[in-house]
Amino acid sequence: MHDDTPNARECLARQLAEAVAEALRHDLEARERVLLVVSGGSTPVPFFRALAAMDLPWSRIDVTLADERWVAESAADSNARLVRRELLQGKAAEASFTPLTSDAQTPEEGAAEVAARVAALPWPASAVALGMGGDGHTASLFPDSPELALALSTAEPVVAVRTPSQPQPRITLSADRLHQCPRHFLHITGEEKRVVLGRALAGDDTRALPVRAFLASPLGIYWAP
Ligand SMILES: O=C1O[C@H](COP(=O)(O)O)[C@@H](O)[C@H](O)[C@H]1O
Repeated sequence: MHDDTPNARECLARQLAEAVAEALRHDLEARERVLLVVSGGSTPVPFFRALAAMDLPWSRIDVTLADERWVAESAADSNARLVRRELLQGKAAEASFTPLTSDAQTPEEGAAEVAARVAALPWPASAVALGMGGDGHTASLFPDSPELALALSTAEPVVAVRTPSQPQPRITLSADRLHQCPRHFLHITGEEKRVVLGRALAGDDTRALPVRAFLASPLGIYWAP
């Protein structure tokens, strides 16, 4: 027999979608356009589906990414492709999406163009939905990245990142830009990430666990097994 009961991760995704929709609605009362920053990876898929179903004035909403691999949008691991496929569907297709890649060969070459595009968005963002990897990275702020110190300190909106642990070069919003939002949401699942987040909450070394850069912001932590 088919069981239609939503599992814990689906319930979590729905609760997060409701909280993010509430943040967007709140700011839409005062502003003509609002900005939502989302993350890639596998965790946000049910969140994107739940958010896409929300009754929102999508044509007044800008969406961009916290980070991206420097790959074509047709690549299987493109975060932009994920957002278009899972979030910008139905009425949510009326949102205006700003990707973080360009035609340049490398993120270093493309960074200035992407930075100008990002800076033109309606900041501050109404909501930033972050994920976290098992190594404590969030967005593309990786512990093993030579550009981590820059990404944590620069006032530039984006930073090109090359990380030994990752197969592709990447581009990430800087910590400064990600902080330009009154509400952050951290969406993680599974026991391994719960333990990593516990270490981040208990520790003091942001270089070792970059997610720490956001623990002092107003942060809603959304975790399910
Ligand atoms: O590389 C990335 O990983 C994190 C977490 O991804 P997940 O697959 O474990 O959910 C994500 O937040 C980030 O945006 C993405 O580029």
